[in-house]
Amino acid sequence: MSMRKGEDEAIKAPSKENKEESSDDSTTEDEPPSKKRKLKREKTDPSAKTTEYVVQSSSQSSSEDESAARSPTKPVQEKIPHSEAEAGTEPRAEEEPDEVFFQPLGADTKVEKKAALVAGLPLWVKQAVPVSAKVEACGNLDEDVDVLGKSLIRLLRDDGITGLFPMQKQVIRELLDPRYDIMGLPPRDICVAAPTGSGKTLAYVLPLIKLLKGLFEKAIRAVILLPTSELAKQVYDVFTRYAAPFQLSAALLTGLKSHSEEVKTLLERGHPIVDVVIATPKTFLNHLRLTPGFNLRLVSHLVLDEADRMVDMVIHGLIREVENAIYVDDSARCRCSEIGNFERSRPTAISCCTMDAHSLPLRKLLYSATLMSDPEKLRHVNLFYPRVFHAKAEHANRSDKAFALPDSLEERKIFCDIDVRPLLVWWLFVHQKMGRMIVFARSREECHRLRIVIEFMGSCKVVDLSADMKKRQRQKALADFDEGLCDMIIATQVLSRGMDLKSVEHVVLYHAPTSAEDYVHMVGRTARANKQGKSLVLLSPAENAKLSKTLKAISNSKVKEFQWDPSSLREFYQNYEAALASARKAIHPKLKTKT
Ligand SMILES: Nc1ncnc2c1ncn2[C@@H]1O[C@H](COP(=O)(O)OP(=O)(O)OP(=O)(O)O)[C@@H](O)[C@H]1O
Repeated sequence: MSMRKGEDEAIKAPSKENKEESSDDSTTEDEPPSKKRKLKREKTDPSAKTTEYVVQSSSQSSSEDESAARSPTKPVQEKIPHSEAEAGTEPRAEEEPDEVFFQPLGADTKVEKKAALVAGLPLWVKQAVPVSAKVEACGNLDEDVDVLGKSLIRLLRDDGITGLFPMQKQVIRELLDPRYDIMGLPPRDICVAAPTGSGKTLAYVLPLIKLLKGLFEKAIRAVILLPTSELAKQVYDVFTRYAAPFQLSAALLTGLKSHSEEVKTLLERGHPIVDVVIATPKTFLNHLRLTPGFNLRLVSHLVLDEADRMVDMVIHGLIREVENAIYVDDSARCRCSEIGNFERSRPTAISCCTMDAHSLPLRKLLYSATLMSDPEKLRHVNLFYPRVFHAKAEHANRSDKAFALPDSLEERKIFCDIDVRPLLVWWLFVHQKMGRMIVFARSREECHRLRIVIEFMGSCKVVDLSADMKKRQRQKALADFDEGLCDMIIATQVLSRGMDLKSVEHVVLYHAPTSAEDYVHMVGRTARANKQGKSLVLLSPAENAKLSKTLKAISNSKVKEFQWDPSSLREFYQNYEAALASARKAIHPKLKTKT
């Protein structure tokens, strides 16, 4: 098939978004409808030489190509094949093309949106291993004794865990699969996308312990990187709890202590005294560059928790530095004659050299509830034959969506004006008895002001937390909440990822979320490990359509409206005004001196 000049206005290539708009109306916008219909009839006539085509977006087409094809006025001059197999042949009008990129456009043309989306994904994402998003024990722990060993199973039972969740079961078995050892194959990297609160931490901590226990010499064998110091501390606590009986230890590098104090937890006379490093990226890189004796030569596992967030942060340079510290730069050299030599080389395509049983591969493990938000970004991590475990919700509206929420979450929204929101949050907590609550606000100032107002209104112990507070203050706020000294914590998004705070019954979003990822992580602070939890988004009626659009990326999101009577707040207005005045004074020191 060849395209001639003059046919260009008949080419239309809907992108992911505009496919939705264009699927019903596939004509160009700047023509009158009658003319459009005529043009369409002529062009779908099987005997006619000119044929109109819909170009489905594909992974092969560049964005420039797509936008050029999308434009009705811009001439498209390249030769466009009908499909890979049929390039150079005329399409036959009587045949329904099944899996083609370009379809004859007629009255009965249907654009398969789902197929087009899948076509745009990298192969390793398309071949993801499906995992149930259920957060319920499947079977009991007796079934896992052969995989994890009796001691770990005993510890799990002590913590009240009766069985592994489906995702944990599959991922742990993959990580501990003995076949890699037997065959000498470099193990595949692992990506796990599973809902918040589905136990991803244990899905890497337990296998790491199993793999590292019993090693003869102390050396840093695994590095676990997390985006915030609070999250790193949380993972450190889980690791030390389960690793203690096996004489495995970890160093926590988050900048909470001074550099020299952290070095003392890591090395003694220049030699490592721990097996695992749990760190935030910046502090980890500081140690890698500045601490003599801190080397990664024997690291076999690199875990990136909240990996999509880490990619956004510093991951590009970080991965390169970590790999440079691990590998000698000899990827082109054949090592067949060097068996027994312990130099490490970067993994390459499978060959006789990569099957060298004496080499120590680095395995990367990536975890996040929103890992699949943009798989393209993960290429910065240099994954080696990645295997994706993608948890899908059972009662999903659409199975091709990137994220799933925990089944035990009840989502709600409440319509209200911005000026009554502080009072509303207080009223919900005190008068609707919503229980232990996290409120997500946008900025430090907003958190602070909201805390003052709520404290002033009374009957509520509340703390606030934001990224630009000192780390120790943040720790204190979390400890107060954890120990039950307060029942409400008002935080910025610094608290939205990974934190596993005790018995959070409600998550309140003070503003409508700006992305589905943010929403998934924020509401995911409740309804964890199959416990019931509720979320509530505060929004104005004008923001409603935007919220629905944002949440379309989530397969099982169902937001109900929270019914309330705004006049219920009236009796508190006087006190509320005094509370607002108190917040104004506290935030603006100049006002304080005036009164
Ligand atoms: N098999 C299990 N049975 C019961 N509880 C479990 C099990 N596995 C983990 N948990 C508990 O579930 C809670 C959530 O686990 P974890 O913090 O690892 O979730 P996550 O998937 O990492 O969530 P997020 O995406 O928010 O980081 C923890 O309190 C943990 O102790």
